[in-house]
Amino acid sequence: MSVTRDDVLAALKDIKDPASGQDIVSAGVVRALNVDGDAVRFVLEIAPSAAQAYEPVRADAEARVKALGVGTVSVVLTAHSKPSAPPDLKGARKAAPAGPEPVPGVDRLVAIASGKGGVGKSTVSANLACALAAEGRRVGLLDADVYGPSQPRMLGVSGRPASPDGKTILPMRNYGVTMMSIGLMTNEGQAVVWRGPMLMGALQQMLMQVQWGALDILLVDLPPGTGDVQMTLAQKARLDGAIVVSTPQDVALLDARKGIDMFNQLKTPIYGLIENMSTHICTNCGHEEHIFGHGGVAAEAEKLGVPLLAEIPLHLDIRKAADGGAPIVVSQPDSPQARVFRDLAKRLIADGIA
Ligand SMILES: Nc1ncnc2c1ncn2[C@@H]1O[C@H](COP(=O)(O)OP(=O)(O)OP(=O)(O)O)[C@@H](O)[C@H]1O
Repeated sequence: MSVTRDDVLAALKDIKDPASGQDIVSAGVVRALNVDGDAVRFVLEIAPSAAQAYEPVRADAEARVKALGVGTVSVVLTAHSKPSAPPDLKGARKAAPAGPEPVPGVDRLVAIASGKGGVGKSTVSANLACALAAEGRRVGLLDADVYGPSQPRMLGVSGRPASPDGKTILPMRNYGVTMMSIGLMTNEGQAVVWRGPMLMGALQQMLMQVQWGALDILLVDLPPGTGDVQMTLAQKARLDGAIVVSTPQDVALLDARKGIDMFNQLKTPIYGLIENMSTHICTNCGHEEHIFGHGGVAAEAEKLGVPLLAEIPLHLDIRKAADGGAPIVVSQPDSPQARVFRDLAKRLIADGIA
């Protein structure tokens, strides 16, 4: 069954906020609500010291939304002010600036977006970043997928980024890609409790307070959908354009269209679409089949008057490489699968996008 945003809010309104005595919706505790088909995600924004007290609230919220018949529910506790422990992500800048700002040192800021989850946006981002680096571009990758940051795993990066001055953060680096992920600021396998700025502020701070250095391009791997992170990115940072990843399935395309509409409203240029899982080539016999259909993204791109930038096959090696911490562009650079990403990188450079 499909649940609406209002259904979710109505269910959450029955839960009392321990701090204010109001319900958690009226008290402004429920933030970043994202209803994506059968999946519902939101955060509960609380005082940093109140994490334990709010765990029953979190569990109750999860249970109530689940009872609506939702497939997956993700509820994350976030803290809205800074702790005493480093890194101190606050303080380097005072009030939030009103309009979009350029990211210091970054020539081009490009979002990699998808309407629907699981279409391979992170896989595309990781491979594209590595392919651009292999072409000699100075490239950064910001993993802003707050609900499921996967770039540390895909790029084989672990550990906590250092903050020598307590104000700025030193990014990580692998395969020639400078990277930072919200996942590196949280403990793997633990419920995410933000011990720093609030979630949306975190995105702005990861853009502005990470020492990116001089970059030709910074790619931002966005969470799926059209939520607060996308809005924050477009409103706070000078975003040059967006690339939308979709599979050829109708349902993915429908969501991709919503994403495109959002970027149009935000006046962010769409550089083009990428069809992922476009065709499947059997690793045993070489037989080619179109598991999710084929050509849907090309038709959509034509309708929208934007280029189809790449058609990426569904291939076991792409998944294994991404899950193994060395994207296929790095681990098997001469394979036909890697070549698709390398051609994409060359095309973006030739078009002046990267
Ligand atoms: N072309 C491909 N061939 C084979 N496997 C792929 C391909 N693209 C993505 N995958 C696999 O599909 C899964 C989902 O991909 P990925 O995490 O990149 O998607 P996403 O859109 O970023 O998801 P999320 O919604 O979680 O952000 C991963 O296990 C990845 O390895």
